[in-house]
Amino acid sequence: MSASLLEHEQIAIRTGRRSGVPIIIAVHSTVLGPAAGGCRMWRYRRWQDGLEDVLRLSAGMTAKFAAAGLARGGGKTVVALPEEMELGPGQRREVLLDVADAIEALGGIYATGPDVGTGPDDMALMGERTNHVFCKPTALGGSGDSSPHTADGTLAALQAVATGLDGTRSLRGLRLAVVGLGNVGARIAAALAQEGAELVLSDIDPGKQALAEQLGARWEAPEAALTAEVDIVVPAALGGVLTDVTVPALRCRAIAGPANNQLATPEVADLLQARGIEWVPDYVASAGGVIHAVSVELDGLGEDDAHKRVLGIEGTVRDLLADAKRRGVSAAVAAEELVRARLGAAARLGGAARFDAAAQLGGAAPSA
Ligand SMILES: NC(=O)c1ccc[n+]([C@@H]2O[C@H](COP(=O)([O-])OP(=O)(O)OC[C@H]3O[C@@H](n4cnc5c(N)ncnc54)[C@H](O)[C@@H]3O)[C@@H](O)[C@H]2O)c1
Repeated sequence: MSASLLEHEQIAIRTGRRSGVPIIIAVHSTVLGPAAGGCRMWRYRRWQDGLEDVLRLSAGMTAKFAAAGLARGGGKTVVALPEEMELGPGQRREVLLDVADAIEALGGIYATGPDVGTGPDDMALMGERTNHVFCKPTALGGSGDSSPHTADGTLAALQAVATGLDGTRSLRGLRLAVVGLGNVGARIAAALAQEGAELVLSDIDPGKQALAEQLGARWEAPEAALTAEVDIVVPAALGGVLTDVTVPALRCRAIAGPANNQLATPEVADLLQARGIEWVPDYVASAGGVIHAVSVELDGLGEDDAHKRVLGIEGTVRDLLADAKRRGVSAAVAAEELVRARLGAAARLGGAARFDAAAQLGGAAPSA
């Protein structure tokens, strides 16, 4: 993400009244609509390291929603736990209530959901103090686990990639390597097998080999799967897998997957472009989960309409790849320009016109 996208509308830094821990909420942009983004609870050597994280992550949420064409802005929360701190259940509750109060104090310009270190049950607890939370458990009327929707969105992105490669959205007969078979990756692998794709599967957990056998897929070690001779690699584990060391060794035609922050540095997008490998920015391919949760819980859409929005990722990716190809730029550049254009157009409109434009994009209208 370029530095100019890292400018924020509001940053709230609080010491929790009950817990005493630093809570940082960054509202990056409400230009397209009220901001949304998860709550990360993580240990940091210094709370300022958490500040750095929240600034980058909240800008990423703006890009995610803008690229998806949703009328939402980007925000994020980081609870910066001291490294030595072990949270007991009582203290954890105090932290979450403090976070909820801090969100409520922002008056509805930002809503939060789960991220690393928090889950649906935590959102339910925070819901005692604020309505501005999403991904509560389904038993409590929330949208629950986001992984199936993230998987659906990634599959939609893969269909668009297939169209770009061979002119057909069918994945039948295509060779794909899925690296990481967790909540999202295992679902993607199962769906791809059902579509008739030829699969290479991989995980650092050897226990996942059983899934490969069940799906009739070839099992490989993670490094071998990443560099396998396939049509598309699907990174579905941790970030940072595409580096100046791994990219020269790749033997695929395209890469699209749900793993966050796949590029070790932004320059790696140029390396991929130079090698003629299509790369779908992760914030576009992985947006299905948050699109679904926000649509159902914050925008009040029914399941069918929320699902349609998730599947809209196919059109977004297809248009991005076509635009990038036409102009001879990487999809990373094309996506960032799309984000800037949508934010710029909405900012110029202002007032009632902005309301209409946001409604056309889909989702809640901006509150300004
Ligand atoms: N769950 C969601 O809705 C969602 C939404 C957006 C983005 N993502 C991103 O997608 C990725 C996967 O999410 P998830 O929910 O499936 O996580 P998960 O923790 O359920 O699964 C991750 C899997 O990757 C494996 N793994 C870890 N390191 C690996 C390595 N070096 N090589 C191969 N496998 C490795 C783990 O053993 C595990 O099976 C993450 O990067 C996550 O941030 C998830």
